[in-house]
Amino acid sequence: MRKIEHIGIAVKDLKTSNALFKRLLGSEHYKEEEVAGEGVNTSFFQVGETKIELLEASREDSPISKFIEKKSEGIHHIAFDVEDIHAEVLRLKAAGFEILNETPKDGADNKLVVFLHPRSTNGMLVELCQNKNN
Ligand SMILES: C[C@@H](C(=O)O)C(=O)SCCNC(=O)CCNC(=O)[C@H](O)C(C)(C)COP(=O)(O)OP(=O)(O)OC[C@H]1O[C@@H](n2cnc3c(N)ncnc32)[C@H](O)[C@@H]1OP(=O)(O)O
Ligand SMILES: [Co+2]
Repeated sequence: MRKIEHIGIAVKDLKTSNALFKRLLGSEHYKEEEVAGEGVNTSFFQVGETKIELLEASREDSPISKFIEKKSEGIHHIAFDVEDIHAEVLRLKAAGFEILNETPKDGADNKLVVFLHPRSTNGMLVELCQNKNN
């Protein structure tokens, strides 16, 4: 794992939280993107070498609406940048982690993504992501 690619924050309303994070970070988000497969609208802020990803539910059965209903707005996942996502899936599976999708799926920002179940990672939802141009 090369670095923390982004930290995902579940929010109720992207517009409101874009304004809040602009006040917090002192810079504008640099893009918004819908990821239909995940049921999310995202926005991204660059923070040095890493990013903050704000996530708003784009449909009722989105993982984000469930998360906010059960817990609250807040940190939803940590995403690690990996060079070879297939190799990392094999390594983590052999190490006993529960992989939610062994076949990488499309994420935001031109990435392939895989999630690990929080019950196998001390309650923290982990995302692996590999740039598609790698
Ligand atoms: C766009 C992309 C990108 O960056 O490119 C993204 O990030 S997309 C980001 C959105 N996509 C995803 O999150 C996809 C991966 N997530 C999932 O498959 C799901 O949300 C699961 C993590 C498997 C949870 O789904 P499930 O239906 O089981 O929900 P549930 O509410 O019954 O939760 C089962 C248990 O997991 C816990 N749980 C649920 N979500 C959690 C989270 N984000 N962090 C920590 N724990 C979490 C619940 O509290 C519960 O614990 P207890 O059992 O103790 O009560
Ligand atoms: Co993410």
